[in-house]
Amino acid sequence: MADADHSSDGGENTFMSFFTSFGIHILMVIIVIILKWQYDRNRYRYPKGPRDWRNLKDAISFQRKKRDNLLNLVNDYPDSCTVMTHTGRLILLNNSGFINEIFLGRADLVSNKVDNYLENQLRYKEGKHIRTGIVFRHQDHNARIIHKALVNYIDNNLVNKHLDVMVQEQLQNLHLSKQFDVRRTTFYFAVRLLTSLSCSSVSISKNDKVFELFEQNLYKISKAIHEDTFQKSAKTVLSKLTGLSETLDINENVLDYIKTWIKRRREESNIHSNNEQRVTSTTETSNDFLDSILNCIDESSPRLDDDDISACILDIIMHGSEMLKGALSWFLLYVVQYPEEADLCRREVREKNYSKFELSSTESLIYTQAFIKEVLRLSPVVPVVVHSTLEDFKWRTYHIQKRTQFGANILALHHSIAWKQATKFDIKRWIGDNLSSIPTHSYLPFGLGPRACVAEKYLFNLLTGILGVLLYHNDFEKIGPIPDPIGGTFGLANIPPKYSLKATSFSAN
Ligand code: HEM
Repeated sequence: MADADHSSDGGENTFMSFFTSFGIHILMVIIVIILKWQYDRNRYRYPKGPRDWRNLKDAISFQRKKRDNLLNLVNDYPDSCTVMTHTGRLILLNNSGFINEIFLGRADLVSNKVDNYLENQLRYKEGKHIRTGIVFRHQDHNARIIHKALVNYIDNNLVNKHLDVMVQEQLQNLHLSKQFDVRRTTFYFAVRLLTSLSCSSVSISKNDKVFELFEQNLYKISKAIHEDTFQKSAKTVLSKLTGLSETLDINENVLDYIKTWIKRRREESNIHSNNEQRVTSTTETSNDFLDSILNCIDESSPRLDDDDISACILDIIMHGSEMLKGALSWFLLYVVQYPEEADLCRREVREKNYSKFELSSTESLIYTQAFIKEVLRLSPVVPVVVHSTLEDFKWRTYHIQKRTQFGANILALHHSIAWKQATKFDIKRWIGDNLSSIPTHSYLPFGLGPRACVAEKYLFNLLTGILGVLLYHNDFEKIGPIPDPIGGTFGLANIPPKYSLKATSFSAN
């Protein structure tokens, strides 16, 4: 009996001591976390704002009513404020001076949009740093050379050369049915355009099943990436933990297809160099984005491989199509919402006989150009450009921890009091003498600084030309309730909710 008592005492003691030591460990972890939190609180200093647990309600409502919040926060914090979003702490820059200081002055910022959202990063090559043109860290050598190569290609080999033919071809293929889903139709148009710009030899024919699947997959990604919700963040966390994600699988599929373009291009260039009986490098001419990136390989460090290049091409196609979809969907929404202004544009394109896309003559489309600019002012496709810091740094009176996100509040800039009747849709503000009242540094639809859009110099003209041709050939009508221009999915990109229109072709009449 005595023995039995001893052994049960021993068991109880072991259990107790295990339990106590476990408790002590947990307690120590909690103490370390609290000390670290306290240390960071004292060490780092951020602009004030609705940012912490005491303001949890504000933080949640920042997400839920993002548009209103982006505009309202400027009243309370005219320069900058810190908000807690579901993607972490974000310093929102509300003043154009501050936006310039950070976005022009701190080129080492990472463009956050794709890091968190496109999900095609890191997973594909463990241990290698973040890849692709849009995502490369800008202080990173490869990011800079790719950005430069794309800009050079657009300047020297695309504009005033084959761009007109390529855009016109896709416009001709755009058969608007009587009732069409605007977002879907514009996305498919944009994917085809961006694919032909990225790899001119891809056959974009209707009957190519592989290309069709590629397009459909991109559309699936498109529907997922710009969601900016708690649910989306939870899914991202889950896929980080489990490694499972539908979007990632689709991405992998899409990347494999792009890799076949690279392989074929290499074979073509080998045949070409053999035929020429001389050793050629690919650095001679660029016929498309793919060529211009392949031409960077010798300069790159670490050396770009096929995975890097295909991720880069995918980003260009995805970003370009997503942005064109957003912009064109907004334009058509404003066309039916503001028919008088749209008629001014239509009359103009008819007078100038602008039936085919031609970039160089878009400058003469004064009203259409003004229409484009005004829509992108009120409904910028990228309402907040988000970058994040790579290192701790001191800025003004603040001490910012690395990986803090900075957001340029583009929406607020476009609605600031510097604009006359800022909330009014007024295309005339962009015309003639009125131009002098356009405030400086208050309009940034394509970002700014070293990470600004590579196509920015030509985007107004490109968009003007596309809308011009669409208005020349079609009448657009509502076929039911359409979304309010101040609505929109308002995630990472600002895109109108799904809606349909009726298009009647004038030539058919
Ligand atoms: C309406 C159309 C477009 C809009 C509103 C737009 C907007 C933007 C914005 C705001 C950025 C800067 C993001 C940042 O600072 O993080 C950006 C970057 C970029 N855009 Fe666009 N974009 C458009 C069309 C295009 C097209 C057609 C292309 C195709 C070539 C393109 C290629 C790029 C690339 C490669 C970057 C990354 C530049 C870098 O980080 O080095 N964009 N775009």
